[in-house]
Amino acid sequence: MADSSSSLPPLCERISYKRYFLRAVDLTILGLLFSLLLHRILHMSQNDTVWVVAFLCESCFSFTWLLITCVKWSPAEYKPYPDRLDERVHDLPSVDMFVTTADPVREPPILVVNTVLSLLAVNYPANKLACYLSDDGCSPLIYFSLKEASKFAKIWVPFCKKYNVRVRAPFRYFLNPLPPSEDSEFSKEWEITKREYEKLSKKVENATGDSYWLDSDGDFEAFSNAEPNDHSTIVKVVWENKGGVGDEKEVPHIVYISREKKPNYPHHYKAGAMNFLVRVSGLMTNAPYMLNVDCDMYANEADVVRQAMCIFLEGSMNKDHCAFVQFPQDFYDSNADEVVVLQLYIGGGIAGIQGPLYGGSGCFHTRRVMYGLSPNDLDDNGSLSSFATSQFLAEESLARDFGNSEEMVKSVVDALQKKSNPQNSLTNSLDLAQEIGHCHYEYQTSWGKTIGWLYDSTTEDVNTSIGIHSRGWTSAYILPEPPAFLGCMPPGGPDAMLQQRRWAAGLLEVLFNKQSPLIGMFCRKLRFRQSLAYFCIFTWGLRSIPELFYCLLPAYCLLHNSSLFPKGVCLGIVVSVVGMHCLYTLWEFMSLGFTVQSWYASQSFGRVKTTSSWLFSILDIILKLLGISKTVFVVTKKTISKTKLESGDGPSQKDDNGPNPDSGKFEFDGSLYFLPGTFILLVNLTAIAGFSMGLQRLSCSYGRSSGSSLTEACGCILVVILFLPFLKGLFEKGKFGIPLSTISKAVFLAVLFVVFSVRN
Ligand SMILES: O=c1ccn([C@@H]2O[C@H](COP(=O)(O)OP(=O)(O)O[C@H]3O[C@H](CO)[C@@H](O)[C@H](O)[C@H]3O)[C@@H](O)[C@H]2O)c(=O)[nH]1
Ligand SMILES: [Mn+2]
Repeated sequence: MADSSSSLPPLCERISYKRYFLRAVDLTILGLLFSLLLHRILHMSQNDTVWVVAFLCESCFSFTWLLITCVKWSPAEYKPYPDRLDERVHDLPSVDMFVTTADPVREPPILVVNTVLSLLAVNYPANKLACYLSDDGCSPLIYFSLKEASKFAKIWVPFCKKYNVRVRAPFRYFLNPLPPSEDSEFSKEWEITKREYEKLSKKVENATGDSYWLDSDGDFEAFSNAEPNDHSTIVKVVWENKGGVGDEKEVPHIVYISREKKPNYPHHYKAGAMNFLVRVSGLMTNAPYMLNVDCDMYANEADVVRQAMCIFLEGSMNKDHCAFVQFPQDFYDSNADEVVVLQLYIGGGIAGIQGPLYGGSGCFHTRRVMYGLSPNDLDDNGSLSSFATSQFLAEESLARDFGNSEEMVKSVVDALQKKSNPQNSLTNSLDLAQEIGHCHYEYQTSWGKTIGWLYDSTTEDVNTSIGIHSRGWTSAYILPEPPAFLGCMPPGGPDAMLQQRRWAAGLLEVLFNKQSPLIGMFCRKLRFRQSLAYFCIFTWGLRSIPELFYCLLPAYCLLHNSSLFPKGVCLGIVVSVVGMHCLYTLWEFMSLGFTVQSWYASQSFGRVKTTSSWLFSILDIILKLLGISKTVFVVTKKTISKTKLESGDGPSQKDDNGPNPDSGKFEFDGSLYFLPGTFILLVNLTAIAGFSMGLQRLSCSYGRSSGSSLTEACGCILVVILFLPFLKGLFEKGKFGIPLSTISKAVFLAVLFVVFSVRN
């Protein structure tokens, strides 16, 4: 393991940023918000209920900004030095790599196997790696694709290592033509490898929708009659690295698993899949570290495992070691610029407190932590303290917590005691793996409660994350350039709305379960600012209410002829807050190389998702708390990108520069998601129309200190600008147009609103 002699340079460094200027900006905005609130309080008696509603909304915004300021205060990240690893560490630890997939239609098999291939090809000793693919869709097509990919891996992995290819997912690498090179051997091998990859893609493509392999090959017998939600456990060792000779020994183990499903058993979505992955890998390889990626998140940096190991191995020499190392999620399409900005500024801030949150993909976990250990269960040298040994390793408690498989319990004991991996063949564990994949295996155990990935939220990542931080662990953030993992995000439209709803609902679920940071703030080991950070994120869904009101208030005031904003000099407060916030967020985008257009798109989508997806998430939670319905995890649709990279090995380039004229356009369908947005737009348009025709002067303004004016009209115009995709949608056809049914419902609601505003 790591050589701890102090003369050698460290494997990593923690870099913290002071950001004085940005702190000043944050505080100024906060100061302005508080002055606005003060102004509202001082003039409360002269104004009507609008003033009170605006005050309540602005109080929510100010509170959110206060939380954000606290969270962003002192960002930090880790800088690993993988070059120093070989000098310092003689025996690198093993790593089990987990990929999850759940639906062969929404998650194209070729995309899934590309992710697997990129992981198999990372710069790390192949005999220290194992790649497990969990398939919740129980699809023979996925298994077939994985088998084919394992054959191609024997060409691909040695090719990548020999020529030090950077982008190790073939579908991305081969988007570009042969890089100019003097080396004719390279050109030849490049051609051969490309041809082989094309063959693989063809095979996978041809197999889609055609089930001939089911009959021709006994290996697929397990899949006959299997339904995604009704089948028994399938575990297949696709490739076992037995050392061997030549290229064969370069390919790590590959295992396919699909846990048992029965119609009326809760299977806990991805969290359940992860826990089965933990158990199967525990039996087979029992590596001390586990990498988890979504099936679209290919490794874009060959050194990624070595980078993570720098943190763990440096940390293992100190007492304050970290539980997990998170790489931010990055994307090869341009639908997610906002997520990237959020991860950098908010995520980076949290990383400076107790460490980043676990974000579901691109994260390395320590197995022992996942088995429930706390930092104070360990001695200074990292071994179990005697108290923890007696507490954890008592036989009856092990079986109660981890389930009734003796072998499983033995592997847990080995992992907790940091014993080396079992050396026996993977296939020896196949029967046992069946046993631990049963639906009822976890019944009355601690899986999903205190052990492994935690249940009871569709955002199992953040749920598990707060569980780990609450035990007092820290975590580390690495932000390499180029990004370590790249995946895809749905474009603005129904899929994105669904994803946002799932996230917001999942986060609210955690707020109301026993993990809540509200409790953590007082009685657990969650640091105070860390619980504020969790609170800030868990309450996403609740922000929809003040935002919805605020999008409607200017229109209401214009129609009703009352004033929303302060008059005279005090109007300057509102103008400054809006102006500063715009410039600030614009700067955040541009400093990361994003365009003004992408900033606008994020501001616009921000309002759209908050006032609908997040609003619906509140409904989901109310229904769940009342016991009427459960939250569900609908898998996000993934698409393969076809845009070329800048250069074969160069930094990734986003797809928005591609020739597709439709990219960046908002898509609609008949779902209710688009009703709030259409309604907000119509109401604001009506108010502006009324104002420009001078109608509001006709309505009486007795008893009010002042009526509406150009300021409220500007408010309406701002809302319309933010909902511009909907304005375009009114006139477009097909998937870019808002369906007539949605428009009619919105018109009906808008008429009610206008009548209410004018009459009231
Ligand atoms: O029943 C299920 C549902 C999903 N998945 C897998 O979970 C991953 C994430 O699903 P996806 O539809 O891509 O969700 P996203 O919203 O894009 O993912 C983010 O948010 C999720 C929580 O909502 C986390 O699980 C993810 O790791 C995180 O990247 C994918 O690999 C799926 O195959 C399963 O294995 N089983
Ligand atoms: Mn995803």
